[in-house]
Amino acid sequence: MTHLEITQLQAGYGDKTILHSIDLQVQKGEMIALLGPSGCGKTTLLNAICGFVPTQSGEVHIAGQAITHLPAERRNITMVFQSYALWPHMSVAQNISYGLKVRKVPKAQARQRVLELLGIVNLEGYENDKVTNLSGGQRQRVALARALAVEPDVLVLDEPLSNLDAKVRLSVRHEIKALQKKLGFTSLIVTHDQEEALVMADRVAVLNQGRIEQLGTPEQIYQQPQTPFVADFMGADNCVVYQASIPPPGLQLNLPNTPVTQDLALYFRSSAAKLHPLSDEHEAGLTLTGVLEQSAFLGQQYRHSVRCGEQTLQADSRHCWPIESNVSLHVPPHALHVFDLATHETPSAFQSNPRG
Ligand SMILES: Nc1ncnc2c1ncn2[C@@H]1O[C@H](COP(=O)(O)OP(=O)(O)OP(=O)(O)O)[C@@H](O)[C@H]1O
Repeated sequence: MTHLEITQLQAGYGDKTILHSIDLQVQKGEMIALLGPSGCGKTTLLNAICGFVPTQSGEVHIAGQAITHLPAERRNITMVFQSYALWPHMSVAQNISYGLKVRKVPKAQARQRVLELLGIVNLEGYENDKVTNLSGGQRQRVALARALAVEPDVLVLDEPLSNLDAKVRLSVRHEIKALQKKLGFTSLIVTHDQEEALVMADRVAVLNQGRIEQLGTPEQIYQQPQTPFVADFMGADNCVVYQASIPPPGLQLNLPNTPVTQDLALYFRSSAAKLHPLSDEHEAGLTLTGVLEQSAFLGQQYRHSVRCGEQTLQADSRHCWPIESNVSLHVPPHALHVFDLATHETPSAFQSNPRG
Protein backbone atom coordinates (compact mmCIF):
# COMPACT_ATOMS: atom_id res chain seq x y z
CA MET A 1 0.00 0.00 0.00
CA THR A 2 1.42 3.40 -0.99
CA HIS A 3 1.92 5.50 2.13
CA LEU A 4 4.00 8.44 0.94
CA GLU A 5 3.40 9.61 -2.60
CA ILE A 6 5.47 12.32 -4.27
CA THR A 7 4.23 13.43 -7.67
CA GLN A 8 6.11 15.65 -10.11
CA LEU A 9 7.75 17.52 -7.24
CA GLN A 10 9.75 20.60 -8.06
CA ALA A 11 11.39 22.40 -5.14
CA GLY A 12 14.32 24.66 -4.35
CA TYR A 13 15.48 27.85 -2.71
CA GLY A 14 13.97 31.16 -3.85
CA ASP A 15 14.01 31.19 -7.65
CA LYS A 16 16.55 28.39 -7.78
CA THR A 17 15.06 24.97 -8.61
CA ILE A 18 17.02 22.06 -7.16
CA LEU A 19 14.57 19.13 -7.53
CA HIS A 20 13.00 18.39 -10.90
CA SER A 21 10.01 16.14 -11.64
CA ILE A 22 10.47 13.86 -8.62
CA ASP A 23 8.04 10.92 -8.66
CA LEU A 24 8.36 8.53 -5.72
CA GLN A 25 5.92 6.14 -4.10
CA VAL A 26 6.98 4.75 -0.73
CA GLN A 27 5.07 1.72 0.55
CA LYS A 28 3.93 1.42 4.17
CA GLY A 29 6.79 -0.04 6.22
CA GLU A 30 9.32 0.46 3.45
CA MET A 31 12.76 2.06 3.77
CA ILE A 32 14.02 3.95 0.74
CA ALA A 33 17.60 5.16 0.53
CA LEU A 34 18.35 8.37 -1.36
CA LEU A 35 21.80 7.91 -2.79
CA GLY A 36 23.89 10.26 -4.87
CA PRO A 37 26.95 12.47 -5.00
CA SER A 38 27.36 15.61 -2.94
CA GLY A 39 25.04 18.40 -4.08
CA CYS A 40 22.61 16.18 -6.04
CA GLY A 41 19.67 17.25 -3.84
CA LYS A 42 19.24 14.44 -1.29
CA THR A 43 18.89 16.70 1.75
CA THR A 44 16.72 19.13 -0.22
CA LEU A 45 14.32 16.28 -1.02
CA LEU A 46 14.10 15.28 2.66
CA ASN A 47 13.56 18.91 3.63
CA ALA A 48 10.87 19.35 0.98
CA ILE A 49 9.01 16.29 2.35
CA CYS A 50 9.33 17.67 5.89
CA GLY A 51 8.09 21.10 4.78
CA PHE A 52 11.35 22.99 5.39
CA VAL A 53 11.89 23.73 1.68
CA PRO A 54 8.87 25.10 -0.20
CA THR A 55 7.31 23.14 -3.03
CA GLN A 56 7.40 25.06 -6.33
CA SER A 57 5.07 22.59 -8.03
CA GLY A 58 3.87 19.01 -7.65
CA GLU A 59 2.21 17.16 -4.77
CA VAL A 60 3.09 15.26 -1.62
CA HIS A 61 0.52 12.90 -0.07
CA ILE A 62 0.67 10.76 3.05
CA ALA A 63 -1.95 8.03 3.40
CA GLY A 64 -3.97 9.75 0.68
CA GLN A 65 -3.97 13.17 2.39
CA ALA A 66 -2.31 16.12 0.63
CA ILE A 67 0.39 17.67 2.82
CA THR A 68 2.06 19.69 0.06
CA HIS A 69 1.32 23.06 1.57
CA LEU A 70 1.11 22.17 5.27
CA PRO A 71 3.71 23.88 7.49
CA ALA A 72 6.41 21.56 8.88
CA GLU A 73 4.91 21.47 12.39
CA ARG A 74 1.60 20.14 11.04
CA ARG A 75 3.24 17.24 9.19
CA ASN A 76 3.68 14.14 11.30
CA ILE A 77 7.21 13.54 10.01
CA THR A 78 10.27 13.34 12.24
CA MET A 79 13.91 13.61 11.31
CA VAL A 80 17.09 12.02 12.64
CA PHE A 81 20.10 14.20 11.92
CA GLN A 82 23.75 13.42 11.31
CA SER A 83 24.66 15.60 14.30
CA TYR A 84 22.02 13.89 16.56
CA ALA A 85 20.62 17.36 17.50
CA LEU A 86 19.94 16.27 21.07
CA TRP A 87 19.40 18.77 23.89
CA PRO A 88 22.72 18.65 25.80
CA HIS A 89 21.24 19.94 29.10
CA MET A 90 18.52 17.25 29.16
CA SER A 91 18.66 13.64 30.28
CA VAL A 92 18.11 10.73 27.92
CA ALA A 93 14.47 10.40 29.06
CA GLN A 94 13.82 14.15 28.69
CA ASN A 95 15.22 14.09 25.16
CA ILE A 96 13.12 11.10 24.16
CA SER A 97 9.94 12.54 25.63
CA TYR A 98 10.47 16.03 24.16
CA GLY A 99 8.02 15.58 21.28
CA LEU A 100 5.46 13.98 23.58
CA LYS A 101 5.66 16.98 25.93
CA VAL A 102 5.16 19.40 23.03
CA ARG A 103 2.07 17.39 22.05
CA LYS A 104 0.85 17.52 25.66
CA VAL A 105 0.76 13.75 26.12
CA PRO A 106 -0.12 13.00 29.81
CA LYS A 107 3.01 12.47 31.95
CA ALA A 108 2.30 8.85 32.96
CA GLN A 109 1.64 7.86 29.35
CA ALA A 110 4.79 9.68 28.16
CA ARG A 111 6.87 7.91 30.82
CA GLN A 112 5.48 4.55 29.72
CA ARG A 113 6.37 5.33 26.10
CA VAL A 114 9.91 6.43 27.04
CA LEU A 115 10.53 3.17 28.93
CA GLU A 116 9.18 1.20 25.99
CA LEU A 117 11.49 3.07 23.58
CA LEU A 118 14.52 2.66 25.85
CA GLY A 119 13.91 -1.07 25.58
CA ILE A 120 13.48 -0.90 21.82
CA VAL A 121 16.79 0.91 21.29
CA ASN A 122 18.65 -1.14 23.93
CA LEU A 123 19.24 1.71 26.37
CA GLU A 124 17.40 0.39 29.44
CA GLY A 125 18.78 1.95 32.60
CA TYR A 126 20.10 5.07 30.86
CA GLU A 127 17.02 7.26 31.29
CA ASN A 128 18.61 9.59 33.86
CA ASP A 129 22.02 9.85 32.16
CA LYS A 130 23.07 13.09 30.52
CA VAL A 131 23.24 12.61 26.76
CA THR A 132 26.69 14.22 26.79
CA ASN A 133 27.95 11.18 28.73
CA LEU A 134 26.91 8.74 25.98
CA SER A 135 28.92 7.39 23.06
CA GLY A 136 28.12 8.47 19.50
CA GLY A 137 26.27 5.22 18.78
CA GLN A 138 24.21 5.56 21.98
CA ARG A 139 23.39 9.21 21.20
CA GLN A 140 22.16 8.24 17.76
CA ARG A 141 19.92 5.60 19.37
CA VAL A 142 18.49 8.29 21.68
CA ALA A 143 17.85 10.47 18.62
CA LEU A 144 16.11 7.53 16.93
CA ALA A 145 13.98 6.86 20.03
CA ARG A 146 13.04 10.56 20.20
CA ALA A 147 12.02 10.54 16.53
CA LEU A 148 9.95 7.37 16.96
CA ALA A 149 8.30 8.48 20.23
CA VAL A 150 5.58 10.47 18.48
CA GLU A 151 4.78 7.61 16.09
CA PRO A 152 5.52 9.59 12.93
CA ASP A 153 3.82 8.87 9.61
CA VAL A 154 7.26 8.97 8.02
CA LEU A 155 10.71 8.91 9.60
CA VAL A 156 13.49 10.63 7.66
CA LEU A 157 17.14 10.03 8.44
CA ASP A 158 19.74 12.45 7.09
CA GLU A 159 23.16 10.76 7.02
CA PRO A 160 22.47 9.32 10.50
CA LEU A 161 25.67 7.29 10.64
CA SER A 162 28.18 9.80 9.26
CA ASN A 163 29.50 10.90 12.64
CA LEU A 164 30.13 7.38 13.89
CA ASP A 165 33.44 5.57 13.55
CA ALA A 166 33.61 2.77 10.99
CA LYS A 167 33.03 -0.15 13.38
CA VAL A 168 30.12 1.41 15.30
CA ARG A 169 28.62 2.48 11.99
CA LEU A 170 28.41 -1.13 10.83
CA SER A 171 26.57 -2.24 13.98
CA VAL A 172 24.22 0.77 14.15
CA ARG A 173 23.13 0.34 10.54
CA HIS A 174 22.10 -3.24 11.29
CA GLU A 175 20.28 -2.09 14.45
CA ILE A 176 18.31 0.55 12.52
CA LYS A 177 17.45 -1.96 9.80
CA ALA A 178 16.31 -4.57 12.35
CA LEU A 179 14.19 -1.95 14.15
CA GLN A 180 12.62 -0.81 10.92
CA LYS A 181 11.62 -4.37 10.08
CA LYS A 182 10.37 -5.03 13.62
CA LEU A 183 8.39 -1.80 14.06
CA GLY A 184 7.46 -1.40 10.40
CA PHE A 185 7.98 2.36 10.17
CA THR A 186 8.01 4.03 6.77
CA SER A 187 11.28 5.82 6.19
CA LEU A 188 13.63 7.63 3.87
CA ILE A 189 17.34 7.61 4.58
CA VAL A 190 19.92 9.86 2.96
CA THR A 191 23.39 8.50 2.50
CA HIS A 192 26.29 8.93 0.12
CA ASP A 193 27.63 5.50 1.08
CA GLN A 194 26.66 2.91 -1.56
CA GLU A 195 27.12 -0.07 0.74
CA GLU A 196 25.03 1.51 3.49
CA ALA A 197 22.19 2.09 1.03
CA LEU A 198 22.36 -1.47 -0.29
CA VAL A 199 22.41 -3.01 3.19
CA MET A 200 19.71 -0.88 4.80
CA ALA A 201 17.15 -0.06 2.15
CA ASP A 202 14.30 -2.04 0.61
CA ARG A 203 14.71 0.14 -2.48
CA VAL A 204 17.30 2.69 -3.52
CA ALA A 205 16.72 5.93 -5.44
CA VAL A 206 19.87 7.22 -7.14
CA LEU A 207 19.75 10.99 -7.60
CA ASN A 208 21.71 13.00 -10.11
CA GLN A 209 21.39 16.80 -10.42
CA GLY A 210 18.01 16.92 -8.70
CA ARG A 211 16.41 14.05 -10.62
CA ILE A 212 15.85 10.40 -9.75
CA GLU A 213 18.07 8.63 -12.24
CA GLN A 214 17.03 5.09 -11.17
CA LEU A 215 14.78 3.57 -8.53
CA GLY A 216 15.00 -0.12 -7.74
CA THR A 217 15.89 -2.88 -5.32
CA PRO A 218 19.51 -2.94 -4.15
CA GLU A 219 20.12 -5.87 -6.52
CA GLN A 220 18.66 -4.03 -9.52
CA ILE A 221 20.66 -0.89 -8.81
CA TYR A 222 23.90 -2.82 -8.36
CA GLN A 223 23.51 -5.46 -11.06
CA GLN A 224 21.43 -3.67 -13.68
CA PRO A 225 22.25 0.05 -13.67
CA GLN A 226 20.08 1.72 -16.29
CA THR A 227 22.34 4.66 -17.05
CA PRO A 228 26.10 5.28 -17.31
CA PHE A 229 25.84 7.58 -14.27
CA VAL A 230 24.33 4.84 -12.06
CA ALA A 231 26.84 2.24 -13.34
CA ASP A 232 29.75 4.55 -12.55
CA PHE A 233 28.33 5.68 -9.19
CA MET A 234 27.68 2.07 -8.12
CA GLY A 235 31.30 1.10 -8.68
CA ALA A 236 31.48 0.07 -12.36
CA ASP A 237 33.84 2.98 -12.86
CA ASN A 238 35.98 1.59 -15.67
CA CYS A 239 34.63 2.85 -18.99
CA VAL A 240 35.79 1.76 -22.43
CA VAL A 241 34.40 3.32 -25.60
CA TYR A 242 33.91 0.86 -28.45
CA GLN A 243 33.50 2.36 -31.90
CA ALA A 244 31.94 -0.29 -34.13
CA SER A 245 33.25 1.25 -37.39
CA ILE A 246 36.85 1.71 -36.18
CA PRO A 247 37.58 -0.74 -33.34
CA PRO A 248 40.52 0.69 -31.38
CA PRO A 249 43.80 -1.25 -31.63
CA GLY A 250 44.44 -3.62 -28.72
CA LEU A 251 40.72 -4.05 -28.04
CA GLN A 252 38.58 -7.09 -28.83
CA LEU A 253 34.86 -7.25 -28.20
CA ASN A 254 33.76 -10.83 -28.68
CA LEU A 255 30.08 -11.31 -27.89
CA PRO A 256 28.72 -14.55 -29.37
CA ASN A 257 25.14 -14.19 -30.70
CA THR A 258 25.12 -10.43 -30.08
CA PRO A 259 25.93 -8.45 -33.20
CA VAL A 260 27.50 -5.10 -32.32
CA THR A 261 26.59 -2.49 -34.90
CA GLN A 262 26.51 0.70 -32.88
CA ASP A 263 29.08 2.65 -30.86
CA LEU A 264 29.04 1.58 -27.23
CA ALA A 265 30.20 2.67 -23.81
CA LEU A 266 31.20 -0.42 -21.79
CA TYR A 267 31.34 -0.08 -17.99
CA PHE A 268 32.74 -2.67 -15.60
CA ARG A 269 33.95 -3.11 -12.01
CA SER A 270 37.64 -3.61 -11.24
CA SER A 271 36.64 -6.80 -9.41
CA ALA A 272 35.17 -8.19 -12.66
CA ALA A 273 38.34 -7.64 -14.70
CA LYS A 274 40.88 -10.47 -14.81
CA LEU A 275 44.52 -10.17 -15.80
CA HIS A 276 46.21 -12.77 -18.00
CA PRO A 277 49.57 -13.07 -19.74
CA LEU A 278 49.37 -11.84 -23.36
CA SER A 279 47.96 -14.41 -25.76
CA ASP A 280 46.28 -14.59 -29.16
CA GLU A 281 43.28 -16.43 -27.77
CA HIS A 282 40.27 -14.27 -27.00
CA GLU A 283 37.57 -15.50 -24.66
CA ALA A 284 34.04 -14.16 -24.96
CA GLY A 285 33.75 -10.65 -23.57
CA LEU A 286 35.97 -7.60 -23.66
CA THR A 287 39.73 -8.04 -23.95
CA LEU A 288 42.29 -5.26 -23.94
CA THR A 289 46.05 -5.40 -24.05
CA GLY A 290 48.05 -3.09 -21.86
CA VAL A 291 51.01 -2.45 -19.63
CA LEU A 292 50.76 -2.75 -15.87
CA GLU A 293 51.68 0.61 -14.37
CA GLN A 294 50.91 0.37 -10.66
CA SER A 295 49.57 -1.93 -7.99
CA ALA A 296 48.07 -1.20 -4.59
CA PHE A 297 47.46 -3.72 -1.79
CA LEU A 298 43.81 -3.61 -0.62
CA GLY A 299 43.90 -6.49 1.90
CA GLN A 300 41.94 -9.21 0.09
CA GLN A 301 43.49 -8.39 -3.28
CA TYR A 302 45.71 -6.04 -5.24
CA ARG A 303 44.28 -3.31 -7.45
CA HIS A 304 46.28 -2.90 -10.62
CA SER A 305 46.34 0.11 -12.90
CA VAL A 306 46.77 -0.98 -16.49
CA ARG A 307 47.55 1.46 -19.29
CA CYS A 308 45.54 0.42 -22.35
CA GLY A 309 46.29 2.85 -25.18
CA GLU A 310 45.12 6.31 -24.11
CA GLN A 311 43.45 5.28 -20.88
CA THR A 312 44.19 3.64 -17.56
CA LEU A 313 41.87 0.87 -16.33
CA GLN A 314 41.75 -0.89 -12.96
CA ALA A 315 41.73 -4.66 -12.43
CA ASP A 316 41.79 -6.60 -9.15
CA SER A 317 43.80 -9.74 -8.62
CA ARG A 318 44.75 -11.93 -5.66
CA HIS A 319 48.33 -11.89 -6.94
CA CYS A 320 50.55 -8.89 -7.38
CA TRP A 321 51.60 -8.58 -11.01
CA PRO A 322 55.06 -7.10 -11.69
CA ILE A 323 55.16 -3.47 -12.82
CA GLU A 324 55.65 -3.03 -16.59
CA SER A 325 54.26 -6.52 -17.37
CA ASN A 326 52.50 -6.76 -20.70
CA VAL A 327 49.07 -8.08 -19.84
CA SER A 328 45.71 -8.86 -21.26
CA LEU A 329 42.74 -7.49 -19.29
CA HIS A 330 39.57 -9.51 -19.73
CA VAL A 331 35.96 -8.85 -18.68
CA PRO A 332 33.35 -11.60 -19.24
CA PRO A 333 30.11 -10.64 -21.07
CA HIS A 334 27.89 -10.91 -17.96
CA ALA A 335 30.03 -8.32 -16.11
CA LEU A 336 29.74 -5.64 -18.81
CA HIS A 337 27.23 -2.82 -18.43
CA VAL A 338 26.60 -1.77 -21.98
CA PHE A 339 25.17 1.60 -23.14
CA ASP A 340 24.69 3.12 -26.55
CA LEU A 341 27.32 5.85 -26.77
CA ALA A 342 24.88 8.40 -28.19
CA THR A 343 21.59 7.67 -26.37
CA HIS A 344 23.03 6.26 -23.09
CA GLU A 345 20.40 3.52 -23.26
CA THR A 346 21.12 -0.19 -22.97
CA PRO A 347 20.66 -1.77 -26.42
CA SER A 348 17.90 -4.40 -26.34
CA ALA A 349 20.35 -7.24 -27.13
CA PHE A 350 22.11 -6.55 -23.81
CA GLN A 351 19.08 -6.23 -21.55
CA SER A 352 18.60 -9.86 -20.54
CA ASN A 353 20.71 -11.06 -17.61
CA PRO A 354 21.50 -9.46 -14.24
CA ARG A 355 25.16 -8.47 -14.19
CA GLY A 356 27.68 -8.63 -11.42
N1 LIG B 1 19.78 26.97 1.84
C1 LIG B 1 20.16 26.87 0.57
N2 LIG B 1 20.06 27.94 -0.27
C2 LIG B 1 20.43 27.86 -1.57
N3 LIG B 1 20.92 26.73 -2.14
C3 LIG B 1 21.04 25.65 -1.36
C4 LIG B 1 20.68 25.66 0.03
N4 LIG B 1 20.90 24.43 0.55
C5 LIG B 1 21.39 23.67 -0.48
N5 LIG B 1 21.49 24.40 -1.61
C6 LIG B 1 21.97 23.92 -2.93
O1 LIG B 1 21.13 22.85 -3.34
C7 LIG B 1 21.87 21.86 -4.02
C8 LIG B 1 21.58 20.51 -3.39
O2 LIG B 1 22.04 20.52 -2.05
P1 LIG B 1 21.72 19.33 -1.03
O3 LIG B 1 22.26 19.73 0.31
O4 LIG B 1 20.30 18.97 -1.13
O5 LIG B 1 22.60 18.17 -1.67
P2 LIG B 1 23.00 16.76 -1.04
O6 LIG B 1 22.82 15.78 -2.13
O7 LIG B 1 22.27 16.53 0.23
O8 LIG B 1 24.55 17.00 -0.77
P3 LIG B 1 25.52 16.46 0.41
O9 LIG B 1 25.69 14.98 0.17
O10 LIG B 1 26.79 17.21 0.19
O11 LIG B 1 24.85 16.77 1.71
C9 LIG B 1 23.35 22.29 -3.94
O12 LIG B 1 23.68 22.88 -5.18
C10 LIG B 1 23.35 23.32 -2.84
O13 LIG B 1 24.34 24.28 -3.08
